[in-house]
Amino acid sequence: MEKPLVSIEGLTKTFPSSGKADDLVVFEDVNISIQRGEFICIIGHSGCGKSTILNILAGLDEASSGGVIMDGKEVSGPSLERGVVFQNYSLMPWLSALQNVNFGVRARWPEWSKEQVQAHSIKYLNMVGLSDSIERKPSQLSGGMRQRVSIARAFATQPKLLLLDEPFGALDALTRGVIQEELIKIWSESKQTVFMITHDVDEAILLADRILLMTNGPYARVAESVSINLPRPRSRAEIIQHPGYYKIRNHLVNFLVNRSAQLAGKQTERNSQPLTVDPLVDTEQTSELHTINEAEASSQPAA
Ligand SMILES: Nc1ncnc2c1ncn2[C@@H]1O[C@H](COP(=O)(O)OP(=O)(O)OP(=O)(O)O)[C@@H](O)[C@H]1O
Repeated sequence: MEKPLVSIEGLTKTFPSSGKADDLVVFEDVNISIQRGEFICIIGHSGCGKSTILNILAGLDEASSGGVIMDGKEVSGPSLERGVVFQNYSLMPWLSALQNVNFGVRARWPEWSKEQVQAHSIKYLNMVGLSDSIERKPSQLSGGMRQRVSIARAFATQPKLLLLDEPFGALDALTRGVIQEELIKIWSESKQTVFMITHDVDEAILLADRILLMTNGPYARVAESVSINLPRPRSRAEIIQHPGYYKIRNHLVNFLVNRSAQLAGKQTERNSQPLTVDPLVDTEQTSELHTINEAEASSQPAA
């Protein structure tokens, strides 16, 4: 297999307590490999540490132990090689949509002429359906449009790794659906590597090549890597007709409703990678994994 773009190795995060309580070990010994061009979603209950992992990947937070290697170099601070889109848009309010994207593009390619920067930014704003609104300031745009600008800006700067922290969390279901499909389009044209947090199982199945499932915190870990082998290009209307769709969905929901809590706080071997599961290929193998997980959950002492 090709060398991964990103290797997350033995990642552990502890927050010191403010009083007499024990320190908070949010997650422990998280190991993840991300291949170039992959679209990865990570799902887990609130508080298991998804945003903390994303912030460490972005270089905005530090691990307590373990680390992240990207393209052979340790991640040790923010860099233009990693772009981040947060839920709350993070646009500069005094700049137009186009100027916001230009800003990122100019920082990435300072040697480009004004015309080159502008043409590149417009191309990405067009991809997210904003060609008629490029001169508007964020206050003149809807929430969905603002998030489109953030996505256009992040993709336009072509970072090696794009980190999306629940980018659609604040949007209504209809807008969310439209932008998910725009995200698929922009991703399939750009072939970027994406690591995205979501709480929405259907969104993750629509977008991801693999979904990482986290157990509940504290002492959370990434227990499974679920392959989403549904044909691409995908659309929301067609994907639910696929005979495998509900197998995948049921597997994910079962994990979130039952096993994420059963497995919480259970130790595994050090440096172990998440179990690889393909709910479509071998249901016997998958149910065997469930049995192993359930046996693990009932037999091992809590950490
Ligand atoms: N700076 C901090 N100091 C102390 N505790 C923190 C800090 N940042 C996060 N935490 C705690 O770490 C845990 C994980 O937080 P994080 O935001 O990474 O979880 P999450 O899985 O992204 O949650 P959600 O899905 O609700 O966004 C939570 O219990 C949170 O309270």
